[in-house]
Amino acid sequence: MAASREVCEKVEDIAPLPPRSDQRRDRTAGFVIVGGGIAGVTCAEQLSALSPDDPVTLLSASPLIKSVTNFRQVGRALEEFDVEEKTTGALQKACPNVRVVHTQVRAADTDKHEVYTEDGETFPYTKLCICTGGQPKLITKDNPYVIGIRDTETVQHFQQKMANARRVVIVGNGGIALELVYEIEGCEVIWAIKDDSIGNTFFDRGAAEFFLPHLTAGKCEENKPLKRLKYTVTESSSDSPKKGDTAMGGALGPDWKDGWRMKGKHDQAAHRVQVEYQCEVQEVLTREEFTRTGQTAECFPGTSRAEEQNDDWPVYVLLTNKRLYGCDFVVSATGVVPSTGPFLHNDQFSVAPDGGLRVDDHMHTSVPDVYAAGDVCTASWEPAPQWFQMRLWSQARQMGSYAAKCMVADRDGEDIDMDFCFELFAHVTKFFNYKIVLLGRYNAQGLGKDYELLLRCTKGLEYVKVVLQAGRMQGAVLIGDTDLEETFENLIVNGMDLSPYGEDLLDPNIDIEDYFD
Ligand SMILES: Cc1cc2nc3c(=O)[nH]c(=O)nc-3n(C[C@H](O)[C@H](O)[C@H](O)COP(=O)(O)OP(=O)(O)OC[C@H]3O[C@@H](n4cnc5c(N)ncnc54)[C@H](O)[C@@H]3O)c2cc1C
Ligand SMILES: NC(=O)C1=CN([C@@H]2O[C@H](COP(=O)(O)OP(=O)(O)OC[C@H]3O[C@@H](n4cnc5c(N)ncnc54)[C@H](OP(=O)(O)O)[C@@H]3O)[C@@H](O)[C@H]2O)C=CC1
Repeated sequence: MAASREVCEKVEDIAPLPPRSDQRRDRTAGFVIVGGGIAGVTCAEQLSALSPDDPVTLLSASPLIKSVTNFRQVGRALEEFDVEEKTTGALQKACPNVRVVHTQVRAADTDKHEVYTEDGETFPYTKLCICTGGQPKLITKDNPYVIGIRDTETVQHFQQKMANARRVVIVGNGGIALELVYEIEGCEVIWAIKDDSIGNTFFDRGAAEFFLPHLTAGKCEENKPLKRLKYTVTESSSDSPKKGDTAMGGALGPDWKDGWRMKGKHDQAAHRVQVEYQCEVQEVLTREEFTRTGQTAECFPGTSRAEEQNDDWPVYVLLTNKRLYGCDFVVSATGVVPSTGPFLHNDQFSVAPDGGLRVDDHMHTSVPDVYAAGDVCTASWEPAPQWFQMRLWSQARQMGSYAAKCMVADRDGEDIDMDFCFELFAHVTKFFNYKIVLLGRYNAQGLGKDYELLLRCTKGLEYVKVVLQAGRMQGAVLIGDTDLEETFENLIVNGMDLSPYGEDLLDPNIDIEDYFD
């Protein structure tokens, strides 16, 4: 499919930046990648493997780079892996033609095929891959009491605030909010969500019901974590760039909570979560602004009015349901905005409504010789029926790897088929300490009203949901150790007519694997 040339959104008030100096590196232009997150590093590794004699330069604003280890293909599209922070030395040792430069890119001139950095250097390229990830999309800007979580630095900031916190307001109903409400202890949590059930980015109402008891029951530690990831908290090394307002470190991922203290000021470990359904934040008020309103703040359930009035909160949050809560700080877990800043000086880029650089089915942007992968891009091809983009670690890896293959194939004038991973959406993760597998159109996304659901639920143990349309499986949610993922993945991909099997499909007494062998 040809790249879309349509420009949906232009940054017209920013003039193209010339290089700050003529400090041009004397090196043959080769592949250049911007971003040391999972997309950029995977792209560099794959380029190195496919084209070991060509120079590959990875420009990254973060001092440590992210890398996939212990990769396991657990199905046709399902994969599990650990993520490590690597030093640049380790990457360069494994991939000798890759050079990592810690620097922040500030602009690119795609006509000249050059990238310019904050420290005044110019990097020419023959093919460029933009993997600059995203930043938290906050409900308010520049409010010290409203924070987002993205990289090691922002988690440290969150942790400092947590240490003395008595109450925190969490806004958003996606991955980060789900993880925080489970992890935070010793602190009251007001969880403000737009929807009528929790976690709707990942679950339907049934699965939300399955998890509700865990909101207040506290953490269950007996299960081993699915994946382990340890982030090293480092002071910026001398060669690391000074990060500007726009470049963040690589995004966190699986098990980012491990090793971070999420305990507030109160001694008790109990979870105290109050969910405020179907509301948004109308206003965030300072204490003085709150006093001027003359309004009375809500008490936390179980807290008496007398106790509440003694609380001198630094910030107050007015919700659209007119409830007003005092708190120590607000976490805005409200999604991601792609970090496209340095590249929009050049208004040739086609930008999707969600702010991502549009890419075609070869990960190519609308600009010649420029590719993009991971959170920064928006998949703008006609997707396979059971695949859609979600800004996830797994997709960042898959896109980074596939972009590298496309860059080499394009250079060599070869054709390349799309990777199988884009045939089926598949995500393995963990919420409330349960294994979660999401396959295909797991929430019947885009199926209209013409679909049926099969459900199997054992309270506290497992929740299985299958989405069928015209007898064919379109998606599934598997919570707990169901062992159904491989079979279901095959059934979705094969498009087999399952109408003859009816509800037997989820009969726990039938070995489904044997059934379809
Ligand atoms: C708290 C949290 C938990 C998560 N948990 C999961 C999970 O359990 N499972 C899952 O699948 N996904 C998870 N995600 C999402 C996942 O982390 C991201 O989708 C993925 O890491 C995106 O990778 P990326 O390489 O595209 O971008 P990033 O990891 O954001 O990397 C971007 C890189 O670009 C660099 N950069 C940015 N601008 C510039 C510039 N101008 N010049 C030079 N370098 C620049 C940055 O420093 C960074 O190195 C989580 C995200 C967060 C924030
Ligand atoms: N285990 C995993 O797989 C995890 C994955 N992640 C990933 O990390 C990234 C960041 O996570 P997160 O920030 O939770 O983003 P998500 O995209 O997962 O969720 C954002 C949530 O915030 C809601 N929202 C957006 N704007 C507002 C607003 N103004 N007021 C109230 N609610 C709002 C969204 O609702 P709506 O959709 O209706 O707009 C959605 O419920 C995501 O890409 C996520 O997928 C993060 C943690 C764990």
